[in-house]
Amino acid sequence: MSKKVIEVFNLTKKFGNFTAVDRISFDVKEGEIFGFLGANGAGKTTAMQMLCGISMPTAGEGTVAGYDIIKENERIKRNIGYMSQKFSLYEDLKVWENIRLFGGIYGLSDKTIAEKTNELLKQLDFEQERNTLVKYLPLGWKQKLAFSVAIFHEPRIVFLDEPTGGVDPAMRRQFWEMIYDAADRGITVFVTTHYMDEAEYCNRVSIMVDGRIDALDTPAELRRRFSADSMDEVFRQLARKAKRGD
Ligand SMILES: Nc1ncnc2c1ncn2[C@@H]1O[C@H](COP(=O)(O)OP(=O)(O)OP(=O)(O)O)[C@@H](O)[C@H]1O
Repeated sequence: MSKKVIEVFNLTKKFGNFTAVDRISFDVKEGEIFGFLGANGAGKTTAMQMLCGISMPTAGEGTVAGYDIIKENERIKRNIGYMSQKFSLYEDLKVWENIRLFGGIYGLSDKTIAEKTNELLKQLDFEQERNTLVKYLPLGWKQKLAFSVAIFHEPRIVFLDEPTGGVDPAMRRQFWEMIYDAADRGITVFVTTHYMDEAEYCNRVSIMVDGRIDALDTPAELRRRFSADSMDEVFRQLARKAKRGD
């Protein structure tokens, strides 16, 4: 049985009187692709930021990559990769400069960065874009680059917050091939998405409604339990109960 790389118990985040994340408990196993779904405002980003050590929980406990969420959040940050909705790329830097910057932040040597940059640009078929400013890249290419940069230091876990928003299905499929490659190398993938076809690609999926996890299982088991033909239908059945969101 694989090791657990994320384990949380009753994790909670309040903003004043408002409970954005309400006592969520779950675990994620090493190498797993774990889908984290929920309607707008369900609390996914807030939960993910607590797991990444960026935001302190109000209550609850847990470990990520073996480190305590509350006491060792700085260590967590060094052992994970994070791709936010707005990504962390610098638009006014060239492709290679972005890669060098993130390699440096994660403490890789100049030599390693140079070697890995060449490898990466080749893999992505990006060699001719080495000197292009990121702002001139199409969205789908930026997403691939942002993902590659997030896993450049081979973290144990990568957190992806709606990584494929706004691109066409063919581009999303290419992105998911990169996710599978990372998982094959043992990187655990924790991903939020609004696309239900992508939920089907995950090993397990959790669905948040109004700050709580309402369902968590494999896509096949969820479809069976909700007598649904697709994850889209499972999601709609649960999201219908939501009081938050638009
Ligand atoms: N800093 C904050 N202060 C007050 N309320 C907040 C703060 N951050 C988030 N919230 C509220 O917490 C709830 C959950 O927000 P969150 O961004 O985590 O949801 P989400 O599931 O990621 O939604 P989306 O899919 O729209 O990104 C929302 O109602 C949001 O308005």
